Amino acid sequence: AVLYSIICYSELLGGVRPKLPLLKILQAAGAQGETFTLKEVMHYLGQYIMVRQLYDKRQQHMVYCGGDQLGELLGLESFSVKDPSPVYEMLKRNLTSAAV
Ligand SMILES: C[C@@H](c1ccc(Cl)cc1)n1cnc(-c2ccccc2)c1-c1c(C(=O)NCCN2CCN(C3CCCCC3)CC2)[nH]c2cc(Cl)ccc12
Repeated sequence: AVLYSIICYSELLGGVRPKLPLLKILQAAGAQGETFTLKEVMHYLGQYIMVRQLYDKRQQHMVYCGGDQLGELLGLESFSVKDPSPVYEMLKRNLTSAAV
C-alpha cells in the first residue's frame, strides 16, 4: 500500500529526482536522465542487484549488499526482498520530487 501510494504520488508529480549517490547506482544499471517514475527506480535497482550479482543464488530473495554502494545507501549488509521497508526508508532519504 505504501509503495503503491508513493508510485501514484510520484507519477502525479511528474516523477522523482534521485540524489547523486542513488543516481549513480541507477546509471550503473543503465538508467538515462535524472528524473524517473518510482517504478523505473525500482526496476533499475532490481537490475543493479542482478547485474552486480548481489542476490544469493540459492536463496534468491536474499540480497547481500555489504561492501557495495547499495549497502552504503541502505546502511545494511543484507536484506530480504520480502521486507521492502529498508528500501522505502532509503528512497525517502534519496528521492526528491521532480516537480520543483
Ligand atoms: C517484487 C520485486 C521487489 C521490488 C522492490 C522491492 Cl523494495 C522489493 C521487491 N522483486 C522481487 N524480487 C526482486 C529481485 C530479487 C533478486 C534480484 C533482483 C530483484 C525484486 C526487485 C525488483 C524488481 O524490479 N523485480 C522485478 C521482477 N524480478 C523478480 C525476481 N527476478 C530475479 C530473482 C533472482 C534470480 C534472477 C531473477 C528479477 C525480476 N526491484 C528491486 C529493487 C530492490 Cl532495492 C530490491 C528488490 C527488487
